[in-house]
Order: sequence, then structure tokens, then C-alpha cells
Amino acid sequence: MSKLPRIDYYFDVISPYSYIGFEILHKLKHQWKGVSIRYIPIFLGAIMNETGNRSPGMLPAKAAMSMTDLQRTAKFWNIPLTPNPHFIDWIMKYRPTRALRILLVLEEQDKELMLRAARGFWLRLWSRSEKIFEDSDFVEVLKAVGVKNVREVIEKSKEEKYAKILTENTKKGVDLGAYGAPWINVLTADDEEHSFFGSDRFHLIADLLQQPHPLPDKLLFNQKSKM
Ligand SMILES: N[C@@H](CCC(=O)N[C@@H](CS)C(=O)NCC(=O)O)C(=O)O
Repeated sequence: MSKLPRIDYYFDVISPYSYIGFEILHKLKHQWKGVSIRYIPIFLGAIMNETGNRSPGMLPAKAAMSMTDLQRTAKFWNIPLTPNPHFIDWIMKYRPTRALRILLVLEEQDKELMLRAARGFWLRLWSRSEKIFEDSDFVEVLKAVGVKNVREVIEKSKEEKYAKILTENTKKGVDLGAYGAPWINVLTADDEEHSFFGSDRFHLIADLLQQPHPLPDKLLFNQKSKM
């Protein structure tokens, strides 16, 4: 019997395109039958360092267009986006690693809770324009998504074990060729591996896995309509 195809979704909560891809994948997973999905937190800053890449917001030639593209993409998918004007200062000063380690603690307790918290971090940072770097930020997000033992989760996330898992996940991403986020690794039923970069590659993944196409009806309708 052949195995189920699997999608490994490598993401960082600092990355707005990881947020967009997460929401698209969340819609698709109800339509794509027989595909298993693993969500893997990674530290994008380390990926950038390892590969010599830079965040588009830090390259002047890319920064303006990348913000326009991000706004357009979020609008297209109906994802509320309010980037904070100090975002670049924030990423120079803070790391998202504490939030990512919290996700790893939650993953051990309840995978769905981890996904709710990941969305909570993105909502807070990219839709509400607030920080996700300090204890008070974590408390708000964790409470909002229904975590009962908030303080315990935050304390546990400081254990070395979670720093190690995050490093291992990130290394695995780099080994797969990741230079940005989201990085999506698809393992087909016949054990072939295919990597994709970005939240805008789902039509190619649908094709590879012979699953329904993710384009919304309005585009499909336009394609079919008479010239
Ligand atoms: N076209 C991609 C862009 C994804 C993207 O720019 N991701 C950022 C992080 S939010 C990144 O890692 N960029 C690295 C690069 O552009 O080389 C999409 O629509 O998702």
C-alpha cells in the first residue's frame, strides 16, 4: 500500500508570508483529501545567516515592492494586515525564538493548540501591529487561544531542549535548501521530495499531488468565460 503524501510546512511567526501560506493551507487541508501536513517552526534569522540571504525588508531595492506585494497578497486572500512602521527596528532588536519555543512546548501537549497559538502570534504581529517578543505578549496570545497553564508553558519554553529542537528544525530546513519562509517540502506517495518557496506555490503543489486547485472561484470563472 502506498503512503500518504505529506506536506512539511516550515514557518516562522515573524514571517508574514508564512502567515498567508498558513491561512491558505488551512483552507486547502479541508479540500485536499489524503494528504498529511506537518507544521515545523524554524528560526528564519538563522536560515538567512546560514544561506547569506537577507530579509526583503532589509534590502533597499526590494523593501518597497515587497511591502506592496505583501499588502496586495493579504488583500487578495482577505487577511487583515497592518504592518508596524517599526518592524525593521524590532527585528534588529528582538528575535522570535521565544515565541517559536513556546510553539514547540504546545506541540508536545496538543498540535491543534500549537496551530492556534501560531495564528495568535501572526494576528498579534501582522494584523494588530503588536510585539510578540516578551512575556506579556506571550501571556496575551496564549490566554486568547485558550491555553490553561500559561505561566507553566512560558517557563517550560526556556528549557534548553526547546532551543535544541528549534535549531534542529532550522538545520533540517537549511539541509532541504531553505533560504526563506515559508519553505514547503512535499513528499509524494512514491517517496519523491519536492521543495517550494513561498505562499504562492500552492497551485504547483496541487498539481504535483493531483489535488483540487486553490485558486478562488472568481479567477477560475474568468478563465472559462468567453473573450
Ligand atoms: N513570493 C513569496 C515571497 C515569500 C517571502 O518573501 N518570504 C520572506 C519572509 S516573509 C523571505 O523569506 N524572503 C526571502 C527572499 O525573498 O529571498 C510569497 O508570496 O510567499
